[in-house]
Amino acid sequence: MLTVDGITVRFGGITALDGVAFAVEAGSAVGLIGPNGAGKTTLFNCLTRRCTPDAGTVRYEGEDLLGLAPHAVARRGIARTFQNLGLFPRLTVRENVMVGAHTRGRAGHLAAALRLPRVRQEEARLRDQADELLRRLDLSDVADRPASGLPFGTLKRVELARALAVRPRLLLLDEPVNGLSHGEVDDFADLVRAIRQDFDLTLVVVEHHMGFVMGLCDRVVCLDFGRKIAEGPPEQVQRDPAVIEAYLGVAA
Ligand SMILES: Nc1ncnc2c1ncn2[C@@H]1O[C@H](COP(=O)(O)OP(=O)(O)OP(=O)(O)O)[C@@H](O)[C@H]1O
Repeated sequence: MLTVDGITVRFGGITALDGVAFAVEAGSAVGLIGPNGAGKTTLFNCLTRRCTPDAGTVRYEGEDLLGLAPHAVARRGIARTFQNLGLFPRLTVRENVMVGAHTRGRAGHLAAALRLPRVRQEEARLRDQADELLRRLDLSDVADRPASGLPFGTLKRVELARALAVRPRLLLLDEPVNGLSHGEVDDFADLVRAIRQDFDLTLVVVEHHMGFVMGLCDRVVCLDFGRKIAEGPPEQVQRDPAVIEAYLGVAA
């Protein structure tokens, strides 16, 4: 269970989040929607400790996440993808996925620098795990290709593989289907649904694509100007006059 309570973030004169509260049950999928600038990415940044709120609490499985360093968040089983892809363009697809797995590595930096045998064993283990994920996401054919130059739809899957390498229980997806074609959106939705089941994931998804949100999420939270303006089952939130007004900028 993830609980966000009273989160407030100010950037100078802008209040990016204003007392936002909601809960995400273990195993559920929650969509976070709202017009541009509503505060969705800022909220993700609070959950992964890239941003420290001015007020409020974030608890995951009873633990105060705001007391943790960013790398410690990944070790608690929380991973994310990024709106503009968080991949290293010159590294191969496999190496990008192994970077994700490294957050779970047990060998210390000194052991790594000295290339001790246990480091090599760990590298081999991480590589095997990366290859298994690449097979699962149908990426084996491009495992040795650098990320740069691959089609955008493929990179979205690589980014998903990198996040899964953390072995998350809570996965945060930031606009996963932005920039994909119609057909690619449907395929990606099928993939996320399958992955959710296989890996027993709890999901929080920021996405503007309503079809994707409706087909995946059990609940939806809508933000506007940093405030939660609606929350509930997807069909109910989609019909909510405040949500329609926020998106269209006119009274429903
Ligand atoms: N580092 C920052 N410094 C100053 N202002 C910021 C910063 N990050 C975000 N903001 C502002 O905070 C508000 C919320 O931005 P945020 O990116 O969280 O919205 P969003 O809902 O994710 O938007 P989008 O759908 O366009 O990604 C915006 O007004 C934005 O300009």
